[in-house]
Amino acid sequence: MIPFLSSSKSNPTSSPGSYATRVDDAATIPDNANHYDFVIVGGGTAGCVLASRLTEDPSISVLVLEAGPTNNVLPAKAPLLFNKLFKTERDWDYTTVPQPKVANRELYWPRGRMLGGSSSMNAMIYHHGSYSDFDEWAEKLGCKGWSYADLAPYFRKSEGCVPKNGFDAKDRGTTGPWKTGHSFFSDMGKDGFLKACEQVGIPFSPDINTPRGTEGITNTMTFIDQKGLRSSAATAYLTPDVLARSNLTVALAATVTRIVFDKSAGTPRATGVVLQTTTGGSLYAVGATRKVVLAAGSINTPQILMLNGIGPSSSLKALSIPTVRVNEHVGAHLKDHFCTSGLLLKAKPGYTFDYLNTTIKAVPALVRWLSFGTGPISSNIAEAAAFIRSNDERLPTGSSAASARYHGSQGVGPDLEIIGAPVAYIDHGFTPAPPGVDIFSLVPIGLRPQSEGFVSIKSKDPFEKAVVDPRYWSDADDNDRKVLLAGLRVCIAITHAEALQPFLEPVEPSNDPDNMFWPWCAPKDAVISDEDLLNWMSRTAFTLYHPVGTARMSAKADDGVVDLDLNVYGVKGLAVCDASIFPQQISGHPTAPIIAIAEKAAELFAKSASI
Ligand SMILES: Cc1cc2nc3c(=O)[nH]c(=O)nc-3n(C[C@H](O)[C@H](O)[C@H](O)COP(=O)(O)OP(=O)(O)OC[C@H]3O[C@@H](n4cnc5c(N)ncnc54)[C@H](O)[C@@H]3O)c2cc1C
Repeated sequence: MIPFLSSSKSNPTSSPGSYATRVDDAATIPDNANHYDFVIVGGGTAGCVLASRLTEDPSISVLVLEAGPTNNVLPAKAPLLFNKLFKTERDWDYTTVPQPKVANRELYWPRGRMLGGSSSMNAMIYHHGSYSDFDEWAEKLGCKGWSYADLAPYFRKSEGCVPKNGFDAKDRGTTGPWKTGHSFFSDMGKDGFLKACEQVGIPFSPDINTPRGTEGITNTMTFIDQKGLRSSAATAYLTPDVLARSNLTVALAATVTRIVFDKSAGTPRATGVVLQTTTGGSLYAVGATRKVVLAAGSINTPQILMLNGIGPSSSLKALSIPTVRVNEHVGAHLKDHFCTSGLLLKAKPGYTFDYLNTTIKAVPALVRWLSFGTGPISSNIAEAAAFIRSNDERLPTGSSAASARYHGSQGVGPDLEIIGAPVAYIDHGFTPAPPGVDIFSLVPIGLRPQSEGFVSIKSKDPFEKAVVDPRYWSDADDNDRKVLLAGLRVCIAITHAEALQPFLEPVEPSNDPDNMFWPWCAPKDAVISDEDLLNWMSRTAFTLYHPVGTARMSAKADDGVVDLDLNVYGVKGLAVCDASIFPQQISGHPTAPIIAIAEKAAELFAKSASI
């Protein structure tokens, strides 16, 4: 069924009058409004995949509503420049509430607000996570159909890996739309950091994305095309050919502010949505004959659900929101990956990318990238990463690690990651290295936090930001910090490993935690106390940008928000597909899993009956 087709359609469009109907109130969808089989809320990572795959069937009509603008700007294309999108109109620019365990700091959380969503502004690390993460979903958490073996065909279907330098892609997809490959790898990363990881006992893994596990140190695979451009969900899945389909409409500057339910016949049914282009602007309605699919991300999806009467009873009552369905899991179970303060090493001049802060020196690198798609501008910064276990006795985790409890998935997944980056990654990149100083950053990350936070709302206004409280390091026995301490001890050992030394510029030894190079610069014989390290960890600790779980999938209606087909419990015609459905945090980077999940969801949704 194609209820609405416009021969003059241009994709993407920013004119709501061309695809939606102006209405005076948001209570119902008028019969004469444009109707689509599927209305997808959010043209982000999952949204682009769903739109592309569903419209392969010409009998299925799809409207994508994206709040932000296009992804057609240089920083969304040039891998190295992703953080130039931070705090711009293409960033939702969230800030957490003060985090009591992290020096009471309010922490910045960027999220993509453009076509491609966060896949258009992220650090491009291509990672499946560990096979055990998904086996845990299926076996321990009851999410049958979502094991690694179940998702593997979709990882392959999505990926168009272009192997270089003898890389063996036998476990990978090579014909999918989403291009992956190795970006520029600095000498200091390759011959210094990577080799130093091996010297402290972390084995080299040429491919961390196989059914055999993800442990080891690797040169990260990234989502990059042959021209050195970011391959986002938008560039991969909404190609000109796909956008030319008559059964697909992609709308920009379209913020969904209301889900409309028909409550006349028992179970409420989502019949469409209302959108606005600006705060207080005109209302436009569109109908959905099969499903409204929320793909608005881990913060906005639960916000939209709560604003529309699906959420914890206390939140709905506090704001007098009419209840559609009480569900205490909406917005709950928020888990993020959290980093300690970055460990900074002073590098010899020219070995890191900090020289690019000088415009005159950046020009040749830019010309090289524009001409050949190579060089440092094609780097995703996080060029090497190690995945390890805090209980691995072969690693120099320090004696204090003995008191940390390991929570890796299925008893085998990593619970720590260490990223090496040839740049001063300070305050999300807002603070450059001091003039003339080159810095290499090491960052330990807790992959399996036990602390759980939440997203909630403080206003009925859909344009007011949701409340984000990750409750970092709030777990009962302080285990998340103990695990990170183990990771930090391994990092310190890496900084002193032989392979890194030729790349480092000596600094005056100092055991002062205020020194920007501490703890690397501590005198060799100094005893660095756990207490000093724990205090230092919180000073500039930051998110690795991976919030999940706020509309989690569960086999049981009283245990989650969506069922195993991603339909929202207790209502009809409403589904969720984005990072919020993760039933548990994975031990890696979530974009590839989200894309695989969306590939599978597109098949499930296409098969689902019309309502
Ligand atoms: C800076 C940064 C670095 C990262 N690095 C990596 C990495 O290297 N590797 C990796 O795997 N992952 C990385 N991630 C995480 C990853 O990008 C995200 O987890 C993933 O892209 C989220 O996908 P999603 O579909 O859940 O949401 P998104 O991709 O965020 O999409 C949600 C979309 O919904 C839109 N939207 C929201 N509300 C509305 C509304 N009311 N109406 C209409 N549209 C709406 C948004 O504008 C957005 O486009 C990073 C993230 C960030 C921010």
